[in-house]
Order: sequence, then C-alpha cells, then structure tokens
Amino acid sequence: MTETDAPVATFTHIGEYRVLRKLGEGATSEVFLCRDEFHAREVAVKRVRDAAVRDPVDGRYYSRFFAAEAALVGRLQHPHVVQIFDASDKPDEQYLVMEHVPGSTLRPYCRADQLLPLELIVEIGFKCAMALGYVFRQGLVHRDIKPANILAVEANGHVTDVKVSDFGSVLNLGADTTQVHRVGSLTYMSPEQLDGGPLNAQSDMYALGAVLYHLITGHPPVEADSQPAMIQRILNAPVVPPSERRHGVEPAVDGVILQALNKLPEHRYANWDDFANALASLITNRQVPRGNLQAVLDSERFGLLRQLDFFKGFDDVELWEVVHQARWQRYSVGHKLMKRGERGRDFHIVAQGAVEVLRERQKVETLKAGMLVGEMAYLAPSKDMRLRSADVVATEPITTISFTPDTLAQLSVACRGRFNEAFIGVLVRRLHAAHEALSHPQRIL
Ligand SMILES: Nc1ncnc2c1ncn2[C@@H]1O[C@H](COP(=O)(O)OP(=O)(O)OP(=O)(O)O)[C@@H](O)[C@H]1O
Repeated sequence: MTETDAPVATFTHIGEYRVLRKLGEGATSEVFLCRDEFHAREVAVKRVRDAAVRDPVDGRYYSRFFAAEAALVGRLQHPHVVQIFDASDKPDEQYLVMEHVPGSTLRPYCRADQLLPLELIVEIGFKCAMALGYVFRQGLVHRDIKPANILAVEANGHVTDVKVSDFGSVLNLGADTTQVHRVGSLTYMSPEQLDGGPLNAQSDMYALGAVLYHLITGHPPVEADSQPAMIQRILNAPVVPPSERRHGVEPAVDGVILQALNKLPEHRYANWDDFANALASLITNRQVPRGNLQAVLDSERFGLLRQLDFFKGFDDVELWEVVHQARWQRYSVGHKLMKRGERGRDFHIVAQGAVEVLRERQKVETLKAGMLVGEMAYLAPSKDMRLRSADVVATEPITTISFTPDTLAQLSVACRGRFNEAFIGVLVRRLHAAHEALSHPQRIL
C-alpha cells in the first residue's frame, strides 16, 4: 500500500509517540509515521483497529497475531528485516513501534506495467533469502511472505533496498504455547501450508519464490477464478516457467524460481543459504542482464566479503554493515592508493586485484585480495607515527573497501569488535613473520 496524505482523524499521540501522518493500512491495523522524542527519531507505529480487536469471531485471532509480533520486540536485528522497537498490549491500545522504512511495499512492482529490472528482482530475492535465513536461525517461520509484507526502500523513485516486515503470522518453532495455524495469503501459500501440514523454512521459500515469480512476470505463479479452483491448482497444477511470460529471462532463472516453487518441500532448497547462493550466482554468472543500476550490486559485495580472509570472523549481519558503511571503489592499473610521507588515517582492504608496496621505488611486497593497506597509520597510537611509510600502487585493476576513523565509528559495537580481532590477527602474523626473518635471516635472502 502506498503512503497516504490523509489527515489523522482524532488523535495526536499513540502512547508517547506524536503522530505525524498516516503511512498505510492493512486488514486489521493502521500504520502511522510518528515522532519518538526520546530517541529523537521517526518511527512507524502500527495500531490495531478497535473494531478488529472487538470482532466477535476473529478478534481473538487478531490479538494472538498481535501478541506474536509484539513478542519479537528487540529480537530481530538484521538490515533486511524491519526492526520492532517497542510494543503496547494494553487492551484499549495495542500498538507496535517499528523502524520507519521510507518508500512503499513490493506490491506496486507486481503490476505488469511497473515491473522492475531482472537484476534488481534477483538482488531483492537474495536479500530476502538471507534475511529469512537469519529469521529461521532464530527458530521462526514467517508464514505470510507476500509482496505487501516486503517493504521497499525508495530513493528518487528507485527501489534501493528491501526489508521483510509483518511478523503477525510468525510461527515460533521453539514455543510451546498454542499458535494459530492455517494463516498466510492464498496466492503465495505453499501446498503444505494449505494442507495444514508441518511447516518449515521450505514453506517461506515457496512464498518467496512466488513473490519473485510475480515480480518477474506480473502474474502470481498460480491463478484461478475461485478459491477451491485456486487450492486445486496450488496443489496440482504445474507452474508456467517465468521465461514464457517475460522476454529476456534465461533458463537458469527459471530453474532457480521453479525449484523454490516445487510442490514438495524436500525438492526445494535444503536451506536458505543454498537458495540465496543460487540467486547470487545468477548475477555473478551474468545470467540476468546487467543494467546500469550501480557498478557493484550489494549481493556481489556481500559475496566478495564472505570470501575474504579478513572477514572470516564476521557474521552475516556484520558483513551487511560493511557492505553499507564502507566506501567501495574501483581503480585501474597504476593508481597510487597511497603515497610515502603523506599523512592519513583511512585504511583499505583489497577486495579484488593486487597492489605493490614500494620503498625507494623497490618493490617490497605484493598485497592481494583480502589484505590490508594503510592500517598501521590508522592504528598508530600517536600523530608522529601516522606518516605513510611506503607507496602503494595498483598492479591489476582493483576494488577496494575503505574506511576512515569516522565511518568505522558508525559501525555497531559488535562489528567494530570484529575489526579489532581481525587487526590483531594481521598484526600477530606480521610480528611472527618479522621474528622469523630476524632469527633466520637466510630465509629471506
Ligand atoms: N515500518 C514501516 N515503515 C513504513 N511504512 C510501513 C511500515 N510498516 C507498514 N507500513 C505501511 O503500512 C501498510 C500496512 O502495514 P501492514 O501490512 O503491516 O498492516 P496489516 O494490518 O498487518 O496488514 P495485513 O494484515 O493486511 O497484512 C503497509 O502496506 C505499508 O504501506
């Protein structure tokens, strides 16, 4: 649903949150943009409609859905999952306070006249698969993945990022309290979910496959005139390959999407990482046409970081922080990344290619992908030690990931901790090598 400019009717506050305007509404609730004065930030507050709670038939279900989502306050912290900051479950005022996502949802992009470029759809799929993998590792199955529940961050009319939202139907695999079964939206629902069978990560995989199918083709994978016919088709009818409905879709894309949509959960992906990797490889293997979205896609950056030794100790969430906070740059052969005698505190990690370290024009070292450049000046305890001691020149085209003390300071404490551990590892290895060289000088001759 798109943002509406409708004036807010009768109330100025929801709890302590000052209402600024309405953002959208769903079947049971309205969502408002509000000001959180205490944290000095704007938040989205989802307020359950009084009528929904009082509904004599479905009211208790709505309360359970609300409780399931409210139980996640502070629990899900992933760049592609909408954060839930706070909740109130007073009977007369039930609301959730969430991170505000500026943009809309993926719903408008399912319209045949508003389809997104293929590479962006695959990139969206990759981010959602990684996010749902994180959610599943917390013991949760979302159960209602659909375009309206994936928020799209938009800037200048373009989708730049996505965040999975609306955990009202979440199934907690580890909880022993009674949970509402048979929830979800029919169009994106897996056969086993329809059957009321046991649910696992594979049910959300089917739903994500159905969302991607809709985004690619402008049609859901299964369509029918009536609900019974729809159920029959979801259970039995083969899905038309996306390539038959959109020009330029390669068989490899069909393969990835149709595997997620397999009627049998055991024939889908074994785990979320496999699904995410299958999507990422469509981009790295150039099986989706490359437009001019951005030089390097986030999924490629993420994939690169995962391969680098320096980031071995980082978990997925921390790697995403690096993807978003670092300055990524490409340089051609001969570019001087650093000059001897210069002062500076930024440092780089070579992500692709190689550089040479030169002293008095003599090569002293070649640094390849995953190695650090300039970290000594960054780590130097005093100003006089911050002079660059060598020239560093690209000998191959390079991609660098760069940080300044300021950008590093914006990372989470956990992520900065990982950097410190990785720095210590590098320094110990260097000390060890110097020690070896001193004790066995012949080895370096
Ligand atoms: N965190 C957010 N930031 C910005 N807009 C949001 C946010 N959460 C929801 N919205 C907007 O509000 C609309 C309704 O939200 P949501 O889908 O969560 O309500 P709902 O009542 O649970 O819907 P339904 O039950 O129909 O799935 C969304 O479609 C979106 O436009």
